[in-house]
Amino acid sequence: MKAQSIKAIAFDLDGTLIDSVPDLAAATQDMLAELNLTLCNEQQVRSWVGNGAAKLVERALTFARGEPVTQADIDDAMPLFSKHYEANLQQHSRLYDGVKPVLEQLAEQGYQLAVVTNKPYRFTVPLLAAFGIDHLFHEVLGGDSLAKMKPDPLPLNHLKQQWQLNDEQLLMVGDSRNDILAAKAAGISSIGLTYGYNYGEDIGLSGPTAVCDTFKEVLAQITDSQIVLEQ
Ligand SMILES: O=C(O)COP(=O)(O)O
Ligand SMILES: [Mg+2]
Repeated sequence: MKAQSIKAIAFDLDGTLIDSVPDLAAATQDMLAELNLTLCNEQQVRSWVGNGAAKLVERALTFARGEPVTQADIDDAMPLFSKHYEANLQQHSRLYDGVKPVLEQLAEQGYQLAVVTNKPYRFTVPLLAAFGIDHLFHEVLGGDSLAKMKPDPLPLNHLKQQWQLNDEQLLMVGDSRNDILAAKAAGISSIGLTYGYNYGEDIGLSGPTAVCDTFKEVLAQITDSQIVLEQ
């Protein structure tokens, strides 16, 4: 993929744009406390984020109980997690360095920007608004917006169809193997970020097209027409 063919960019949210683990961990701990279960720590939550809120709740309950849990257990705990998280979406979370100015520059330069996250949609939109970046995106897809979430390619294929893009024109930027696997399955290039979550694994092992250590480097990769992103 030549950087100059990129027209649209899909950004992951948690671990890419926003360091959201502090608030996710607080909500997880409040949920476990309400259920009188063993509390977890922030480091554990960091390794449980990436496959949506229900999976995070399942992983937390499995840890706290020390045994596999049922769908009914997850269904019972979900409203507690949601209540606590919705009340404190951005108490301790922060935008990563450079996110807002880089997104503003990309939007100004005419790139179509989307958020493609596994986070439920109802948490995603208020979080983007709270950080003043919601107006920069032309589309926001949550983990529950379509029938399947990353690593399935469906959300990225949906964007390609909606915006009539070929494989060369859409780029995925994310911190997790789910982002890179979704991009590969959709046939598009990807940039993997090293500062996010990814279950404690090196993002390079998932084989993204390029790896960046900071969000500002993403801008250089995209806007430098000399750069060829190899598939
Ligand atoms: O909510 C999650 O588990 C992860 O969300 P992400 O896809 O934005 O990283
Ligand atoms: Mg992520």
